[in-house]
Amino acid sequence: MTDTATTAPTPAPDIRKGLAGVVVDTTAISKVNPETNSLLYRGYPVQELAAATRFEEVAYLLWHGELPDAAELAAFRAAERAGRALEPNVKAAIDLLPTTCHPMDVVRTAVSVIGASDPAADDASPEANLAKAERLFAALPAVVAYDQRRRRGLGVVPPRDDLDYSANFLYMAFGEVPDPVVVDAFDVSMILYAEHSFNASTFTARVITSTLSDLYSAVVGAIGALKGPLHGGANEAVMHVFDEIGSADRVVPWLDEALASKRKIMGFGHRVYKNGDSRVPTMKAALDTLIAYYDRPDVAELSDALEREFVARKGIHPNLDYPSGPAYHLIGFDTEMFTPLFVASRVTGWTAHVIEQAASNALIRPLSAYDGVDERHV
Ligand SMILES: CC(=O)SCCNC(=O)CCNC(=O)[C@H](O)C(C)(C)COP(=O)(O)OP(=O)(O)OC[C@H]1O[C@@H](n2cnc3c(N)ncnc32)[C@H](O)[C@@H]1OP(=O)(O)O
Ligand SMILES: O=C([O-])CC(=O)C(=O)O
Repeated sequence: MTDTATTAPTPAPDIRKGLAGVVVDTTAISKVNPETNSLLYRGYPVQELAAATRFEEVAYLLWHGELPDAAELAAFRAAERAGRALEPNVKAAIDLLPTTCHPMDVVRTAVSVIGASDPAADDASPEANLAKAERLFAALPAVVAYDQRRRRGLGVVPPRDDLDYSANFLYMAFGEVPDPVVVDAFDVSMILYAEHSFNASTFTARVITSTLSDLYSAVVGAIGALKGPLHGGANEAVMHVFDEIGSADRVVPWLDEALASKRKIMGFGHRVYKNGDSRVPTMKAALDTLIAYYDRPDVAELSDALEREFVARKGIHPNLDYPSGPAYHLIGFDTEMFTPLFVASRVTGWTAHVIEQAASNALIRPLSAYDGVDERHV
């Protein structure tokens, strides 16, 4: 008998392209539930957090598992304020980068520089990782704000200690503190972007952590994953779509052509949510506030028309990037800065996952089914 006669045929491997539907681990950080269209951070509905807390409290919650009490919040805010200023070595590194590069390349480089200058970079204890996470949380707004300013030919605006995270972020970006209504809408966006279970960038961070690499490397990798337009890059891409369409009356012909050429419409669709993204109503309400504040009904008309038309034709709903993109535009951010804003928020979720992965680690290493040429010899 030959070997082939005695060997049972190998069953076809169960390949889940894109890991769709695959549960790879547990997490206590957030729960995305497409059946109930809900999202919980450490048990709290994200809508409640957006209505009743500030982003600093949510960051604390994601890392510690509980909302801070008054004393804990005061201490955390003081630490965040102490770490806000753009470090000279980080500014020097940013200044070396051409303004033609994408701002995601800048924020990725800045995290590398911050990591390279941290003597405890390779200490993976929960305490050391938490300190690194807090450092990045405090440092990233100045990186994003300065990058936008230098592209506009402007200099650094130093942080103000009397302002909370979001007000100070906007102050460093624009040199003035916007009205509370704008700060609140921005803070809501930071809360909504903070965490979303095993999305592509968070999974990247967990893969890197699983090799016992350091937190900064995990965040750098996560930034790379977030940059793509199928993930975080979509908030920027939504604005390009709005610019391309121009006005609500052009939605129908634009969509006819886009769908005929099999284009993906950015800001619509989601791997997990199939009946709408749990965060969209809250972000849409924030966008509506901004539309009213800036008196830009044209933005609402275009946004509503595209959503109405696309949902009617394809049954695919908007994701968080759809209302966030125009919201950041109205606040005054340049379009290519939108995904770095997402980074400033998601760094909280990424680092919470790094800490969780490190605490219960297994090397992440899936299998592949070889479909190349049969064995041959030189
Ligand atoms: C914060 C975030 O990261 S949210 C996601 C942001 N990304 C985007 O907005 C980019 C646009 N959206 C997409 O590309 C997709 O919806 C994704 C990548 C987010 C999820 O995609 P998947 O779960 O892999 O589904 P997939 O891309 O296979 O789509 C399934 C079907 O719906 C279609 N589809 C899904 N989204 C879109 C879209 N935005 N525009 C047009 N068609 C779409 C696909 O073409 C596909 O059709 P087919 O079965 O006829 O080929
Ligand atoms: O969960 C996902 O796949 C993408 C997403 O919405 C996010 O990361 O916020």
